[in-house]
Amino acid sequence: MKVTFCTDLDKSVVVANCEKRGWVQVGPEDDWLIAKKEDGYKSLFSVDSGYRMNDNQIINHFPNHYEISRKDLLVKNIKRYRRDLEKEVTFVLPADYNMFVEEYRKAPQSTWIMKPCGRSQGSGIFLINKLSKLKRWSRESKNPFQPQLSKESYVISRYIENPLLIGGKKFDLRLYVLVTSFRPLKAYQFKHGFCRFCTVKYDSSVAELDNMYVHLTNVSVQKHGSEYNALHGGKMSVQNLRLYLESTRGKAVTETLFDQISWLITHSLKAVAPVIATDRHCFECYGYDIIIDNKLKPWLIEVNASPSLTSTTANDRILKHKLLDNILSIIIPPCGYPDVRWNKIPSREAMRDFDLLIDEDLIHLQEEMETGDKYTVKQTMYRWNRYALFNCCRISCLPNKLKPNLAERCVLEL
Ligand SMILES: Nc1ncnc2c1ncn2[C@@H]1O[C@H](COP(=O)(O)OP(=O)(O)OP(=O)(O)O)[C@@H](O)[C@H]1O
Repeated sequence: MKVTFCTDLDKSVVVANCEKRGWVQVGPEDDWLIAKKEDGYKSLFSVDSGYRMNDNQIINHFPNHYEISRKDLLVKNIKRYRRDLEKEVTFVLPADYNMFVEEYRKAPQSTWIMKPCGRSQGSGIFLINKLSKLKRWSRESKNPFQPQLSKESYVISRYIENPLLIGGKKFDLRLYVLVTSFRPLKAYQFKHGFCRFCTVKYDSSVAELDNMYVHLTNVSVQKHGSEYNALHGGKMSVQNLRLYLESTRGKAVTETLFDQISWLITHSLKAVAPVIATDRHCFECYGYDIIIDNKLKPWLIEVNASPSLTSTTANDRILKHKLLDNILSIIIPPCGYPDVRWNKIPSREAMRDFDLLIDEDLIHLQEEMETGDKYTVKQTMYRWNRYALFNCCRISCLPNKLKPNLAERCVLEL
């Protein structure tokens, strides 16, 4: 069977990885099997378009991935998830200024970070430490606090003022997570990833509040700084971070930190799973941005549905090629071509450098095994043995108490 692919992203990581498998590139009008369509893909899911994907077509987006990748919607979903599960009255997403002020007044010394919901790459972000600064900005900006005059909404998050520093500099982590299904949830975490460093030493003083080279770790911001080093691109591998932490803080706490990160990712996915439109044709790779504070607590900053495949360094290129290669290896069933009737359980070899984060099919199997429901013990053992090949320890070590460390946020309609 000839496998064809269609992409509107003319990147060698995509094209080379597909061609390596003998797949043939086609245009959007032709038949395609795997597509990366940033803008046009939505029409594929619309009822009105009359288009129906067949069993051998798959696409690297879920129809409404914005539920996880839009800053305000991620907050809403995580808060709803925490309320549902913990039954605790948490701070409900306010869409208005007054509720933010109430929150602000509880700790008037703290710093907040303002981010436009619909933008990226550090654009439009600024820090505030005084309500008056926010008021002034509101007055001076074109659209004051009158939602009816403006479409742009902002999230305002409590600023993590005590980030873990290496060499005196702030950094964040970029990790990759592949989701092949939301219901049941099936997700894999890529072993590789990197830290992105600021080029200027961290300084939380008011004088440096507007210095984005101190506070924002985005490469798109840092590469304009005079200290930017194009050779390493201000990046360090996650493996080297692990080694650094093991030697400075110890093995056990480092292990706990990385377990907490996996736990945070898993629960952010569980939070949005009920609202994502499931479609067997879809898979998606997310770029997770995480900040670690100096107490080694991880904080989820943002989830990107189209993480950058641009390479700023040689190591970057290697990592992104491997990422694409390993994603394709997981999503293609053993027969070698896409088939949505497949149970989406890749072999251990096919998982390559991805670790299983969660597979609810496997959890259900485990429950069946424990309760003896539905299957005879023998049948279950047979099925379970097949799946037990996988590294499922992450599932069983997930703590029950749910407190995803999403930087506390309010949404302001401006
Ligand atoms: N709550 C926070 N506390 C401390 N630093 C933060 C916080 N939120 C964001 N940052 C810093 O600001 C940077 C930009 O934030 P964020 O990634 O949310 O915005 P973005 O412009 O959408 O970036 P991207 O292009 O990665 O989507 C982060 O990489 C991080 O360094």
